[in-house]
Amino acid sequence: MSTIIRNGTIVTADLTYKADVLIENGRIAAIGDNLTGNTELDATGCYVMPGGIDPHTHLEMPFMGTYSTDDFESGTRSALSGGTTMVVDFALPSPGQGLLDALQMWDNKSGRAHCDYSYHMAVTWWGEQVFDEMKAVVDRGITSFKHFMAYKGALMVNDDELFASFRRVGDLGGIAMVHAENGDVVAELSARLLAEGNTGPEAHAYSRPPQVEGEATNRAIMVADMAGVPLYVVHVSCEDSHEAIRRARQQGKRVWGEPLIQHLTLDESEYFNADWDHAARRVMSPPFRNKQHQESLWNGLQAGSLSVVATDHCAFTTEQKRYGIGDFTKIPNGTGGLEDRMPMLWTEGVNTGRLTPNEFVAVTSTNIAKILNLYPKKGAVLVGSDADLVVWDPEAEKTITAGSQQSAIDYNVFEGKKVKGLPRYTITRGVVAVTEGKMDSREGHGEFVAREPRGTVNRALSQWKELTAPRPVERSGIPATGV
Ligand SMILES: NC(=O)NCCC(=O)O
Ligand SMILES: [Zn+2]
Ligand SMILES: [Zn+2]
Repeated sequence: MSTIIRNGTIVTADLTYKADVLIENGRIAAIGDNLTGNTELDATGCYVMPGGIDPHTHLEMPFMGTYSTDDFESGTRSALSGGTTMVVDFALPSPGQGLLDALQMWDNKSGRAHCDYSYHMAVTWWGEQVFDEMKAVVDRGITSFKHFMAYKGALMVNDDELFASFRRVGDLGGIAMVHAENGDVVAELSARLLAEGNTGPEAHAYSRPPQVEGEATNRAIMVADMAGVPLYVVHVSCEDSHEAIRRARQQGKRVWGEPLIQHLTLDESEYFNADWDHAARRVMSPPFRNKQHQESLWNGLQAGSLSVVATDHCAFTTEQKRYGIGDFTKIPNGTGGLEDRMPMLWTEGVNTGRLTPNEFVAVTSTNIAKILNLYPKKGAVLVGSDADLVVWDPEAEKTITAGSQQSAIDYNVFEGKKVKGLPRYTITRGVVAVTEGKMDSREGHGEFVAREPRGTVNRALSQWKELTAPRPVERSGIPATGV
């Protein structure tokens, strides 16, 4: 069984050219002219691009006394609907729970996925068991480890734990990841706001000013540098955090920053809406920021100081959000976006001239494939790559509305936004899952994608750290060790 994508323009992170694509056995078998196959997909007027990779999702995650509502079934269906063909979810041990135990839980859930997926592992506590099991996790092909510097009393790790874990990740050839917010300060500010009668969703934003993010990002960067590990900063929402990442990259540090489509396109005014539900549905950490911070994020994508656009898809229903009526700290943190990331970024990024189509591919797919050592299996249009592709119609339009979304929740934070640029076809390992908005995806089609440790950036960093490691000064007549 073979499929030809005919008459399209291939757009990758570095090239734009006209050619047809032949798909066989789930992979790209040939790229060129005059190819033949059993079935044909017409890509006239469309771009043929690597399917999106969303490296930041929380599907059916136990969090803040409940579970995020989109699971691997509805979450990955949403992904495909919007042109995303792979997600990377966070396996999240509860404090005290073993990493392998958590992994088993995630394996039990992910069998329902409609598209391919991988995991990051969260380090939510520290001890000998965690240290030991990290090796087994890497052997399973999970090479990125997330640390929460916020959520005090729940998921947060302290600096000594951060440093110990970062060193272990570095030794294992993995990547350290951080949710960078100063959890101690957030806890203090939250308690004070509540005591002063600030109980509504807007107080969530007051409790997490940009400084808490800037400080934590800078701290994580410095700790990672001392530990000798590459660092990936998730959900960068503001200039304070972006500035720390920009500076570090200019200093040659191996740091990447990930803004979310929500922070790029929605702002803090959402929290001042008179409707409690409207504001609470948009509560996430870090919160939405003002227009200046948004501009900084767009500039970072253009300049290359920020590398990846993700969603942090963690969707709660209105009913779940209402757990926090009377106390904003109990509103489950998280928003959706899996289905809308690609169309929203194309509309607000490419259609405005802020991003080229090639830059769009880079920040939605290829960059993260390289960072996570998935490239060129994923994130590429090359012979031998998985046929995870999106045939993108730049003229197709729709208005986003919860009524027609794949997500299982009852609202959409992008409700009413008009987008121009949508998938004509989304193809997951050679199988057409979406045709002009019509779903034909299959539960259980998705496969786990294992990743190798010690990618090129790890090897370069290790080499440099070895070369510049502290060494004893040789002094004649004085032994290095005491007598
Ligand atoms: N971001 C958020 O508010 N919820 C999901 C968990 C996290 O990434 O912090
Ligand atoms: Zn986070
Ligand atoms: Zn997250």
